[in-house]
Amino acid sequence: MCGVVGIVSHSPVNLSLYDALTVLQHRGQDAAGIVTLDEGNFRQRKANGLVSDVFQQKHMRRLRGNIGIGHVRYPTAGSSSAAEAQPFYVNSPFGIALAHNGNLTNARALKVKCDEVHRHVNTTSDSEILLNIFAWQLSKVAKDIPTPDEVFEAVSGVNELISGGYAVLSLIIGAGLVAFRDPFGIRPLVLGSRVDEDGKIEYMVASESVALDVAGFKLERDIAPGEAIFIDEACNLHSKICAKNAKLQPCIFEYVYFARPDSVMNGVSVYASRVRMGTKLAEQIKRDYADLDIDVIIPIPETSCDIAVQMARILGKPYRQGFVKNRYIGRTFIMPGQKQRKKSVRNKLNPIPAEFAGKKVLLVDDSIVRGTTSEQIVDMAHEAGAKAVYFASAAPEIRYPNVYGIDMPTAKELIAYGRTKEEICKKIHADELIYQSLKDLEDAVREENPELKEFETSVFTGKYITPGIDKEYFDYLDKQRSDDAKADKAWNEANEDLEIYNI
Ligand SMILES: O=P(O)(O)OC[C@H]1O[C@H](OP(=O)(O)OP(=O)(O)O)[C@H](O)[C@@H]1O
Ligand SMILES: NC(=O)CC[C@H](N)C(=O)O
Ligand SMILES: [Mg+2]
Repeated sequence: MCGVVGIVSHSPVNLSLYDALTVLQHRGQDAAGIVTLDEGNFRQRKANGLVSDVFQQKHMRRLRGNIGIGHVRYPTAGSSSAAEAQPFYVNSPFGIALAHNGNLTNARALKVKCDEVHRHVNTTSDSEILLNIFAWQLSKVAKDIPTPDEVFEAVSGVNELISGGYAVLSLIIGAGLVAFRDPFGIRPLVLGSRVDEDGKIEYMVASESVALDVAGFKLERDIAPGEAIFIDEACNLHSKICAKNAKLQPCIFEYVYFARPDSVMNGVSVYASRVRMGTKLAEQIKRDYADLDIDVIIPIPETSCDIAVQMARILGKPYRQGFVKNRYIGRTFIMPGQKQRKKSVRNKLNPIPAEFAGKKVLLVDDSIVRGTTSEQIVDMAHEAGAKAVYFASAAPEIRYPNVYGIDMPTAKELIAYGRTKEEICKKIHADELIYQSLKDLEDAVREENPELKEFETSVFTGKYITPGIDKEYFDYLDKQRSDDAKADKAWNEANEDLEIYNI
């Protein structure tokens, strides 16, 4: 799940973009980049690493201009190579830079299309393909610096061709900033504004509202599904729905895990939705597991903390932070390889034995995906002297791959794949395992915004809302992106850094 940010201002944007990327870091830890537009030229810095490592003072000085976009990357396509860090750039037409959160499910067909129309794509990134499709559409409709209508026509053309989940920010030399969201609004994108010292309006677009907060912008609204907005260099905003049959069906996993709790997306506070997940999970325990003898409730930091506090309140049990999190280690789930993920759990979380010794503990996590965390953490609780270890997950069983921007490409890597709840419980060595139902999870999010009728929930149901997600596609994903494939020497050689950074 990458993070994207863009600002159109009357003063330099480099520092605000940097600040915004630091609060979107939880969405991508592999690479970061900023492109600004300075008097008709792009300025760029991008590299592998965390935001604080990628941008040094000399880079910040280089990033001049009052308009720019930024990206933090968590790869879901292609490789982790520095050449696939974003934003991407093409020089024709006009000069376009683009940053993308999401995943294109018809990238193979789009690559063939690019070849046909003689647009060269140099990496294995789906985002570079998206940029070239956008550039191609723009070249068809705009013979000179594009007007807002021409930009919207190009985005409509893109929406006709591409499939998957996407929230996109793009800079066009001489024109301004374009932002668009996929027709289901699977990936999040919000718009904010602020008034500068001279009373002039400025705009910011970002994956999450927390980025607006830190840069001093006020959340205006979500970009609608299928909507494109165009902000010219003078800060005039234009918008249009550019997709047929657009309908909001946002990814529910944003609320479960990805987004920061202090963000508001699709009219729902992520924090409040997690508290409600805690309420519903606790009510299920009261109802269906009345005999469960719980001494203490312990979260698995960090995302599940808000859920566990609420469960403790509803169940009337003490809440204890029984695991100490090493704050210098990032999120485990979004690390690129299973070896690294597995190792990082023990490096990241360490138990306080006094909270476990002789107690029956209920461990709470937001989700169980590969089981990397739960398998080790239950053992750690036992080793610390727990008498019984129960485990509760605020999300239901994850049995199906994600194809819209979360790197779960293959079902067989998921712990719930082909296993019953009892088998999963045994595999993680827990004494009891409780999963939230999908209805309760959906209700927990929906409660704050009844207009939110449906969600993108394919990881729980196996039902995909875009066409072409079939066995052949999953076989392809398995070959390309499974942990086994990525551990293969030939894969790594084929995907090494090309050292062509396209600017
Ligand atoms: O079953 P798994 O494959 O282990 O994935 C699920 C775990 O990964 C995530 O934590 P992560 O460490 O990424 O981030 P957090 O600190 O925000 O909880 C999530 O919160 C679960 O704890
Ligand atoms: N997580 C994402 O949004 C990834 C964006 C894009 N598919 C990439 O791999 O770079
Ligand atoms: Mg976690």
